[in-house]
Amino acid sequence: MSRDNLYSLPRERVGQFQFDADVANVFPDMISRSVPGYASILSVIEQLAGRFVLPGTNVYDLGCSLGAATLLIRNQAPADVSIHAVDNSAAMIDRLRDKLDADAAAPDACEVHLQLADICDVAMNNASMIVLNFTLQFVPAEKRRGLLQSCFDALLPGGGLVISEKVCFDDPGQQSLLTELHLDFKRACGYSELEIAQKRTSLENTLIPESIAAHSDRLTEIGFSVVAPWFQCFNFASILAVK
Ligand SMILES: Nc1ncnc2c1ncn2[C@@H]1O[C@H](C[S@+](CC[C@H]([NH3+])C(=O)[O-])CC(=O)[O-])[C@@H](O)[C@H]1O
Ligand SMILES: O=C(O)C(=O)Cc1ccccc1
Repeated sequence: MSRDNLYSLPRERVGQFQFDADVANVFPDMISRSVPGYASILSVIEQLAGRFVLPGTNVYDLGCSLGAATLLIRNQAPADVSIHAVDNSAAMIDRLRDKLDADAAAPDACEVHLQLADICDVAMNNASMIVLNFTLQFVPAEKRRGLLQSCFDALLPGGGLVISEKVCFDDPGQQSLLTELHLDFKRACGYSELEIAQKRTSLENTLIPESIAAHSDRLTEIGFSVVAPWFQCFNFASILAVK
């Protein structure tokens, strides 16, 4: 796996963060050294798939990147399920296609359909499970409710939506403490102060966090019958919403 050193040299100008070929190339290393709990969340997504994914239904992995969640869900899905893995980064979709081509999946593994598209434009239906694993945070704020409403409308009764996000806190003390603890995590994972600072600049108007309460309230307003935050490590959280 290639090591993420994309921000290790000083840049004259730090541009907006893009999911381009350079990022796709180092993505597994980047996300595991940047998001505390990423591996644990993925492992629980596989567990949830075992409970929620039903025969003859669709599963959507929205903002799939290199398909980490898709590949684990596939381990749990009946053969007649279709997993739709969607991302608007051509570099991510191309690498995921190569990965699936090279992968010797079980002979009865379900189909994975790759879609290079904006997740706000994807038509969804007959869904037993939808995953937004660290993706909603990149969707413009004004489009989030519409996207979540489409998820709700596409889900079957009892279907599950998993939303993992970087979150923020209304209380300034919590905000600064949990942000500092996240930075300590990145330092402990080997990122330098320069790498941390340059990446922070690149994410500034791109990754827009909301509070856990803002996420939960919106999901409840949309009509989910259960909204359960189930994971938090510092300023990263995951919520399970059931229709
Ligand atoms: N509007 C959009 N439409 C489609 N894709 C988008 C959009 N906005 C962002 N993306 C895509 O969402 C992904 C976010 S990464 C997800 C990790 C993965 N879920 C994982 O479980 O490993 C999380 C992170 O990097 O923090 C990238 O691949 C973007 O191209
Ligand atoms: O790196 C960070 O500080 C993050 O907030 C998480 C992240 C991880 C991977 C790509 C973009 C953001």
